[in-house]
Amino acid sequence: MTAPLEDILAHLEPLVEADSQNPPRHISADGALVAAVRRGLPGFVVNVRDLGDGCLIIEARRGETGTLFNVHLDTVPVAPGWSHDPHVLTRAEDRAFGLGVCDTKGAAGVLFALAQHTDEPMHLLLTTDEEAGKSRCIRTYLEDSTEARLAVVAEPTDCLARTEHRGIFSGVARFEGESAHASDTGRRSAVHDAARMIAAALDLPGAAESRLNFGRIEGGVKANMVAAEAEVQFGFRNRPGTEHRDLLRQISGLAGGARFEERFVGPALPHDRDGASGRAQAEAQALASRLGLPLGAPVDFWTEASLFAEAGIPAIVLGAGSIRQAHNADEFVTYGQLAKLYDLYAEVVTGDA
Ligand SMILES: CC(=O)N[C@@H](CCCN)C(=O)O
Repeated sequence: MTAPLEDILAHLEPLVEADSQNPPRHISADGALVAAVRRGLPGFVVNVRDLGDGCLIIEARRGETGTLFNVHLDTVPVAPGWSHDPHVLTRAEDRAFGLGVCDTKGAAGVLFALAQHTDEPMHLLLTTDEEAGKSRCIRTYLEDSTEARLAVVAEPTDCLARTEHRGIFSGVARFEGESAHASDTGRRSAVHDAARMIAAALDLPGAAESRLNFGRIEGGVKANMVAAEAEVQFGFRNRPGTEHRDLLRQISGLAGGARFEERFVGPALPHDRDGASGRAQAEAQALASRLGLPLGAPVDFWTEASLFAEAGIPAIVLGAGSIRQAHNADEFVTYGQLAKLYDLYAEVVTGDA
């Protein structure tokens, strides 16, 4: 099949122009994004469920199919250093620049073009809160809809079908010390406790393997005051088949009386090889082979595919471009990747799970 690149780009253009940065989550059911979806999918029944706070579940259907394509249409905020207008699709010789073209509006452009050039049944689940980090849209959707036989989740995977990835934990540790003059000895410093915990945690066996990362540290007032409080934001990524609680328990064991608060926990894909997610992903691999999709190695980033698998729905992560271009200035996707994704999605649509 020869991919209709001009049509893919024409569909992508209004999606890039619709500002869906998350935050600030100014995404509404009557805004430009939903209008672009409706215009891009003539002949589809489009339903929009507004969960508030910029979370929209946009479901577009044509006919009956067991295959669900999930594409998130929100983007991260504009990173510093762009040399193009992030909200204009800028075409260069072999690639197009624009916020979200790789993560993951490009995949939507591909699906809209596929809808235009075939009359196959299609079921699209377009969401707007993947970047908010709470996955409200997918979790809410899965509460009452688990009839899909396959979920294809668009994320930048270099056009390789991925059926495994790590889980993710992110959280905050809060330390308390005693306010005092720094000439006074024996006082408990929240900053010192936080620093000791960080140093010890980074020395744990498996810290690097689990991608343990302390991303932000804040606390204290000035050099001659003992710090009464400190806060450390951190995260890590557990391998498929392992439990995030194991490393978390070890870290909190190093933190004295610090209070830990969970910000986000996403299961690995699969989460547990003996459970529902393990069975779903064995099936996902079989389906990927049957559909002739090129299989890629497990990835280290987290995706909402793990939530589908946990609900027993086989999930394949498949999208254009590389994670290296995502969340970055001058985000781009190559025409080669868009064309390749078109052919792969066409295989999925015609070979219906
Ligand atoms: C694809 C991607 O950027 N995934 C994010 C998910 C964050 C969920 N809170 C990551 O792996 O950090």
